[in-house]
Formats: sequence, C-alpha cells, structure tokens
Amino acid sequence: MMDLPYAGIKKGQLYLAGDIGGTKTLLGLYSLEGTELVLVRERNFPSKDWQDLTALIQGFLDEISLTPEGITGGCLSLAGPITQDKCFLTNLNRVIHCPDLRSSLPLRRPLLLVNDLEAMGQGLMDLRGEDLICLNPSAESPSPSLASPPALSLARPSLNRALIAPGTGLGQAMILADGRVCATEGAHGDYAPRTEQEIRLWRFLAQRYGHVSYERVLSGPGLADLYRFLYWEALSPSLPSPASDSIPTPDSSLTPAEITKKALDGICPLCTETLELFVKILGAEAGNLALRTLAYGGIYLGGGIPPKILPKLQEDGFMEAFLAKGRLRELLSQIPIYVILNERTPLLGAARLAAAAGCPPA
Ligand SMILES: Nc1ncnc2c1ncn2[C@@H]1O[C@H](COP(=O)(O)OP(=O)(O)OP(=O)(O)O)[C@@H](O)[C@H]1O
Repeated sequence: MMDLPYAGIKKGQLYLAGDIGGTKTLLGLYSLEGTELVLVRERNFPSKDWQDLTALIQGFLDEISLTPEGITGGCLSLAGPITQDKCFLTNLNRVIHCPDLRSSLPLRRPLLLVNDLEAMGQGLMDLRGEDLICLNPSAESPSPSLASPPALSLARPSLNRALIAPGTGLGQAMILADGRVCATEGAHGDYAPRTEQEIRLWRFLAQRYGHVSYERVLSGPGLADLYRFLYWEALSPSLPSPASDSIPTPDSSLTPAEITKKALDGICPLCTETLELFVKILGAEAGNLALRTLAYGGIYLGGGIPPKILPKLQEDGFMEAFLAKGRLRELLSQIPIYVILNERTPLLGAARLAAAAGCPPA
C-alpha cells in the first residue's frame, strides 16, 4: 500500500502496473482506496515466454474478467532505453512500438511507458523501513560537512540520491534533490579495470563482446562470465584468454544463482572468488556513480541480485572499493548506502506514476 500525494484521484479506480525485465515480467492490478494503492492481483511471467506484450496483458485482465476500458490508467516499466516511439528491451533483444501498444490497450487514460529505473526511483519514495538495509549505518546521520556548502545547506532527504541496480542488466538512475528521477544508460559506459586481474578480465570480455560495459560485468550474465574468467585463469594461467566458444567448461555452466549459493555456503572457492570480485567491482562503480551525481543523500542498490548477496555486501570488500577514490575518500564515507530488499519497487513506482498521471500535485 502507498499514499498518493496527489489530489483528484477517485476512490475505486483501478490501475495496471507492469515491470518488464530481461528475466521476469511482473504485472499488477492496483485499486485506489482512499489515498492508498492496494495490490489486488499480481502475476509473474518469465519474459522469454511471451512475444506479444498486448496479448500477455489482455490475458492477465481476462483472468479477472476486466477489459482495458475498465482500467483507469496504467504504466509499464521497461528495461531499456525509450526513444521517441520505441523501446528497445536490451536484454530481450525485442522492440516495443509504444503507439501500437497504447492503441491496443485502450485504457481510460493513455498507457504510460517509462524506463524501469525511472519506475524504481519512483517506487523508492513508497518504501518502508523494512524494505531497506543500510550497509554503513555510521553514515546515516546527517553530516555537518556535507550540509555546510551554501548550495547544499539542506536536510539529507533533499540531497541528490542515485540508484544502481544489477539484475539481468544493470540499471542506473539519479534522483534529484527535488524528487525528479532521471534514468540513465550509464551502465553501458566503458568498464574501467582497477587492478592487473581486472585488466585481464577486461581483455577476456573484450574478446567475447568487443565493447566491455559495466553491464557486461555487473549483471547475472556478467557474474557467470566472471566465473568463466576465473575458471579459465585457474585452469591455464599462462595461456592467453580464449575465444568464448573454446573455453573448456565442465563446471563453467553454473548459473548466477548457483555461483552465489555455493559462494555463500562456502563450498566452492572459485565461486567465492567470483562473488568477491563482483562485489568489489559493484562497490567501485557505485562510488563512480556517487561522484558523478553528487549523491550525498544516498546510494541505493536495487535489482534482483543485491538482496540475494547481502552477506557478501556486508563484508569489507564492497565498502573498501566504494571508498577507494583517492582524495575524495572522506567525502564518500559520509554517503549512506542502502540495499533495496523489496523486489516490487519498480512495480510500485509504475503504479504510483499511473495513478498520479493527469492529477495536479496536492
Ligand atoms: N541468487 C542469485 N544470485 C545471483 N544472481 C541471481 C540469483 N538469482 C537470480 N539471479 C540472476 O539475476 C538476474 C535476474 O534479475 P532480476 O530478478 O532483477 O530480473 P529482471 O527484473 O528481469 O532484470 P532486469 O530488470 O535487469 O532486466 C538473472 O540474470 C539471474 O540469473
């Protein structure tokens, strides 16, 4: 449930929300009761199982005997850049034609289509205490030195915040001090190795993909590639990195979930090494994001992976890499870092956007 800080929404209205990711597609139907949105129904579909998003949503509504005309409004959060009238779902390699989707689902208000990190940023506003866990509680209390410059003499909630979200892909967004959410495609920027080992990792990934972005490293598929890289190095440290199809792999077919489970159970040293490398690179890129966005209000780790690797994030590797920015270490040490435990955050955000569309701020 969440409060809506907007006037003019009538009781009993129904809103469609969707979170379309590279692995899972969540659809939700929310009812507005008073000023709260209450989840009425939710379904989770593997994204690889559908080709026609309209048919999927029609089927979802059919199950509860609703037609699009019976729904007040809706918003879908899409894991890919939205340009003009198209969205490229990067990790599904599919294109959504926005006008076609809107006209095939004639809700009472036009369907909104937003980037998934915009929806996640909106959903953040509705999270409760139990939905977040702080990795560095000593940074949580407002710091005088952060608040002291005249332009930043604001309470911490009014400072910029940023989101970094590893899942099937890697999402990044900035939440401005005034609450506006700016999704970015920053995760497709160039991966910058920091150690000799990471330089070898870069070379390994460059042979496979050409362009090595942060998403190639900090995602479920990236985790599997980190494992393959360490596996290859352990097997033949003196050989140059191989082309992807020539990697000998009795064990390298582990899924990301298997790697993290074995690592957290302490039963596979290579899996532990993989997860520790992943967490360090995530810390380093979270620090880069904090610097780029001046996210003094906090860094939020979203997406499907962080809640599943929480014990590793709570060890020293993540924070050490986050802080390792030379002369700005002290500044970064004052930024709180939170893991978002609620995996419905983008769905909540989409519901909030759907209900708020067309309503004047209260
Ligand atoms: N326990 C785990 N440890 C590490 N990775 C995992 C685990 N479970 C699932 N994954 C990986 O997480 C990814 C799915 O992430 P998520 O649940 O955020 O899906 P999604 O919302 O569809 O992704 P996105 O929004 O990034 O497109 C997959 O690559 C999957 O292999």
